[in-house]
Amino acid sequence: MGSTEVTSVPKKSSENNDIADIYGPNLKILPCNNQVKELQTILRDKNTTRSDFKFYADRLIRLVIEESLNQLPFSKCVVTTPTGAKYNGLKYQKGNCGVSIVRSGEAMEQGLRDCCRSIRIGKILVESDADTHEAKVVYAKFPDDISERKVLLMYPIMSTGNTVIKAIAVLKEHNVLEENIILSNLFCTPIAAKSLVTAFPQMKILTSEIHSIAPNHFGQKYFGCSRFIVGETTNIQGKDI
Ligand SMILES: O=P(O)(O)OC[C@H]1O[C@H](OP(=O)(O)OP(=O)(O)O)[C@H](O)[C@@H]1O
Repeated sequence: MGSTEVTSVPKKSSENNDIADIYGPNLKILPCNNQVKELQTILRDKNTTRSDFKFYADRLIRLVIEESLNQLPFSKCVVTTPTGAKYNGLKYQKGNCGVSIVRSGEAMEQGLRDCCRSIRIGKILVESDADTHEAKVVYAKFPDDISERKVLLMYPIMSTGNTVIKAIAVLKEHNVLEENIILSNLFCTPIAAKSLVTAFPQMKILTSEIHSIAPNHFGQKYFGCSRFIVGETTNIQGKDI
């Protein structure tokens, strides 16, 4: 069967209103165009090679990070052009940091560093019990003054949302204000989106897609390693890479 050409269809404003009605004003979806949809399709396709997966994941990550940075505060400034003219512009406000949730969140660190060269990046490791899916924090390391910073929290997949909810609870224990957190995500299920906006209504969320099927193979395919619990010999995910 031959391919059918698809013209770019921007999201109607009514669809964006639907998202706001369901999830509130602080959850935003990366504007969908054919390029974004193609990246999502490649990442969901089981036949995508690992090298292609990493390449196209990095492209989607870059788009999500750029849009997440757009949620941070900017201040007005005036610069002088080479011809001596004044230009009224914007400048990015300092006082931000990144926090990645190990391990899939680490895939998003390079995209952030490509935009913000020397940004501080903290880490949280949350492990989920293979049977109960209960999430517990194993490790956390943040900049000392994290409570005074805006925090770009990075994790690509939200299935139940439990991992991210646990990580946010740790940030709040370190006195980070909910309204200072921007959650940067690639794929989110409707259940996770609802849980997150209900638990943390002041937090901003930026995702590329809300869909009931979570591509839970992300970390395994991006890094090329299955996950093992130390001391156990079974692959806790039981999935192929
Ligand atoms: O929203 P949740 O239900 O908490 O799930 C979020 C992600 O965590 C799990 O991945 P995995 O344990 O392999 O994480 P990793 O790749 O980051 O190690 C799960 O397969 C999802 O991809």
